[in-house]
Amino acid sequence: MKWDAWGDPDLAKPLSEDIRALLEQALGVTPADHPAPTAQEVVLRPSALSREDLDALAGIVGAAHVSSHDADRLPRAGGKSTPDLLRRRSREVQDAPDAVVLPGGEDEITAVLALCAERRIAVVPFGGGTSVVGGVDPVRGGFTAVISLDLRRFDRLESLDEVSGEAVLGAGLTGPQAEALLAARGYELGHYPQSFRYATVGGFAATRSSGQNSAGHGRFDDMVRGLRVLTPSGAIDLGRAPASAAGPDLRQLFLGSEGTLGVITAVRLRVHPTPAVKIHEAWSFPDFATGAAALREVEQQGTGPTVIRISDETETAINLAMTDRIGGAQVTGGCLAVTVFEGTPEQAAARHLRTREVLLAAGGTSLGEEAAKAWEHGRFNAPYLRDSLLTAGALCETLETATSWAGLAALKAAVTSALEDALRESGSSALVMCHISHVYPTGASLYFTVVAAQQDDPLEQWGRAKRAAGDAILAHGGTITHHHAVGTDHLPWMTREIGDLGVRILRAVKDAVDPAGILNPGKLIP
Ligand SMILES: Cc1cc2nc3c(=O)[nH]c(=O)nc-3n(C[C@H](O)[C@H](O)[C@H](O)COP(=O)(O)OP(=O)(O)OC[C@H]3O[C@@H](n4cnc5c(N)ncnc54)[C@H](O)[C@@H]3O)c2cc1C
Repeated sequence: MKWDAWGDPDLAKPLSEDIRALLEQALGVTPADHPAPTAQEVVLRPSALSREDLDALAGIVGAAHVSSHDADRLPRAGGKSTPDLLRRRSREVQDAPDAVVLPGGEDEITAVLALCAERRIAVVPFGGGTSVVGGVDPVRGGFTAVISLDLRRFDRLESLDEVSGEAVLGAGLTGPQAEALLAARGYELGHYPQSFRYATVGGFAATRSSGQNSAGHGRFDDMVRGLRVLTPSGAIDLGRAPASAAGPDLRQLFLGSEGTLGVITAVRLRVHPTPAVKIHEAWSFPDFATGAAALREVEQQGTGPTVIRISDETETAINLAMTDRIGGAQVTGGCLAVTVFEGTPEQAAARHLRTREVLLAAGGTSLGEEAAKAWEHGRFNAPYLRDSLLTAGALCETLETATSWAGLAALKAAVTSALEDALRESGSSALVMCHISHVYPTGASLYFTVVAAQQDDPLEQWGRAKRAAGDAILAHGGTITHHHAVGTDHLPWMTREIGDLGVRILRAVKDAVDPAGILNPGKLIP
């Protein structure tokens, strides 16, 4: 993963002439080059750890697995939100963890946590570093220093129970690593967030991630059958049986705990045989309201697509769902929807047939398979485009929420206006696009992509737009986050989201498992 941009440098996506023209005509982004400093030019705040601290950490994990070198600290200096990437482009002194520690076993993590509690060093669990909410920021929170505890060495398929359909996966496995290990045994997890190529099993659990196949396989937290967590107060194994009435489900306390309550080392997950076939079909709807109602019908009738999503009119007009064709010829007027069905040939065909009947009755027109395949082909590539947009002087960021079907239209309108108004006040007109990519019987998520011309202080410019959108979300019954989690960025809304008592409950749990408060301070819990 690049330290200042997304992913693999070989897959960088220069802006096409179509996109450059669109930026200039619609948003007034004039051709510019905003080059970022090289890694060698970045000045990092010096490590605050003493030689003695570093030696003590090396005594636990081995000298090869502790580093305070800038080349190791810089890639763990933050996540991959647009504000993170803008900060990485700064020529001011940048913050970074004081050291990177790569434990190789659970005993080592337990010893590192004890040492850090004793020496008052904060610990940020680090998976793939794809957080878009400040989840891996090196916040010291009143401690003398902060380390990044990188879980990448927890990279084994620990077991596969083919009878029950469960696999235990190491927390540090990335999406592709986990799927490759399972595929070798004929199984699939089926969790494909857009960050799939770099995010990890532990990160998915710690943030309650949701993938593009959520209609078929559920969110990541739906897949979790059990997990092992190491806290400063001890280890805990959660999830004994497929279902239990032994009090509240404590797994739910650690799912979404964002590294503030413990370090997840392994996750027991529901898996399924590798699908034998895939069927793709794209659809056109005259408008977003008709399309959203069609998706609701599919979900409420339970006809079983693996993927179902719909872009609004603006997103459809610029082909945002098909990354490789953005700004090119429009595939359809109105709104583009994509469906994919996976499973055995019989199951996939039957679910496809039932879903198409519902979509046809709800006003959809089939576009055949091509546009749906084009969506699938480019589905992990959009983040590369954001890097090129930032360099060209555009501001590009996403945000997401969810609400009931009844409240969806009002929430979408309110967030769109809030973003447009806030960006207009900062001097930019904005392109606000939206899609539904996760559906539930009672509601759905809304995922917004915003593009505008960068002004003098793009961090402040986006901060204002984000605050306006967050306030609009809460005022219109949405959740501050459907799957990106809380981190630092959504903290200002947490008390409104869960109430004072909810915050007190989280703090009480934190005090029980992390009495010194070293784990990821300043995140999730107000
Ligand atoms: C371009 C892009 C696209 C994205 N698309 C999606 C998407 O489609 N769906 C989605 O849900 N999210 C998405 N995200 C957000 C992000 O990828 C998810 O939050 C992901 O789950 C984070 O995993 P990670 O391994 O990178 O965790 P990190 O970023 O390393 O960490 C995230 C949080 O989890 C904690 N953490 C990580 N590992 C552990 C562990 N083992 N134990 C305890 N705490 C831990 C960290 O301390 C931090 O608070 C996207 C992000 C980007 C940049």
